[in-house]
Amino acid sequence: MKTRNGPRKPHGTRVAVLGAGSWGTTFAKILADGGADVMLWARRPELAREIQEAQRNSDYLPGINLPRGLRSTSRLDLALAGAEQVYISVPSQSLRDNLEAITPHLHADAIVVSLMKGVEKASGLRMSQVIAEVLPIDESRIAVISGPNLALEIAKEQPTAAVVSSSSLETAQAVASVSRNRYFHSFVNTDVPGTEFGGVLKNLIAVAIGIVDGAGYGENTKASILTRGLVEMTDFSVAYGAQAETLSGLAGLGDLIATCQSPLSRNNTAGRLLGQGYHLKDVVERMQQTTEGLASVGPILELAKAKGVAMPIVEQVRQVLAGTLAPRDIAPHLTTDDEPQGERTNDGQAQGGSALRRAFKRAFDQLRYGGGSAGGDRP
Ligand SMILES: NC(=O)C1=CN([C@@H]2O[C@H](COP(=O)(O)OP(=O)(O)OC[C@H]3O[C@@H](n4cnc5c(N)ncnc54)[C@H](O)[C@@H]3O)[C@@H](O)[C@H]2O)C=CC1
Ligand SMILES: O=C(CO)COP(=O)(O)O
Repeated sequence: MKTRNGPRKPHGTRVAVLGAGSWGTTFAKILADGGADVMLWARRPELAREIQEAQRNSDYLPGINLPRGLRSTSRLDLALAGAEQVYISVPSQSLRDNLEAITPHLHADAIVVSLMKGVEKASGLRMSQVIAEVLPIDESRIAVISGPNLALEIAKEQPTAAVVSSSSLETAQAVASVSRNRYFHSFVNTDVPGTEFGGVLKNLIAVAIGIVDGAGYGENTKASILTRGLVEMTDFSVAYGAQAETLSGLAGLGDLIATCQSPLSRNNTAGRLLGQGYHLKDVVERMQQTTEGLASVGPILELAKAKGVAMPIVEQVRQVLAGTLAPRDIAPHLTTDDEPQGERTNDGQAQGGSALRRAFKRAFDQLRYGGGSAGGDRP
């Protein structure tokens, strides 16, 4: 297989990872363990030194030994020099500013990959859309990676899968071939909105699950929210051009399960604190790491309103965050008074519910009769 620059060479491919938090550092390890030549950019020089000299990132990945060959710098120009692929993992709200700093140093033919799971608060844009708006590169050279990817588990080399998505299958494959190793497998698809929205929306459902958990409700409530949450995720994403199958793949259902079940999830943890009665301000102070869901609620509800998509769970998360709904009052039968006329409360009969059912049927048929992996994710 070839890239636009000639034959692909995952081993030794020069890549830059920007952002040395828990996910950026873990992804740098994935890439280095897959044979790439990785330079990890950290904002703070002392962190770059710790990574490069001690092969540790003790703030974000305590107890993890990083690969010996992994280099790190706090200089963007050095990180980006000669980078054929650039992976970005900074908080979503800081992406635009970071892109402006990146632009002068970006290799003309580089592929740019978003590892982030948020939307820009001011514009409601997905991360790949912000990248396309700011960087002077063609959309076909932008990719996103999403999936059930709790950083610490992967840093411990527990077997995991993700999906690389790009409007160009060639780009997705070029990225997937580098983002693969003995413990991390990257599938590909070409549904960028579905893949990105899956990652954004599961955060909101994980906050809801945390809230009911913190409020003392049990497994039935959580399963109800998880299942109906997937319907909301699918309805919303399909309204914005996604394929329903993507939401039943790694970037949707897969990530939803991981995030809603794990105490490692920051969104889930933030929700649990809210459910226990902490105010949003105190929760934000206690969360030392990026909690994308808290910033995404507002823009996602705006976008949902624009397309007439009902999102009763996400709406109730907004109300709990605003302090206008007590966590115990969150209603897992999940309808709202302003639900559009004609939408019913029967499971699977709302507009997107049937889209979801069709997606499940297609996935089931694929599994039963062969011809591909469940969801739109391809090997
Ligand atoms: N941690 C995880 O398990 C996963 C996280 N993600 C996504 O990755 C993205 C980054 O999250 P994490 O690495 O987990 O967050 P984190 O909180 O662990 O690290 C964020 C990093 O960004 C740096 N940073 C903060 N403000 C910045 C700014 N203005 N400019 C540049 N750098 C800045 C911080 O110093 C830190 O190094 C998020 O969108 C998250 O949803 C995706 C998959 C898994
Ligand atoms: O995206 C993640 C797992 O796939 C990480 O979730 P949190 O941001 O909630 O920790």
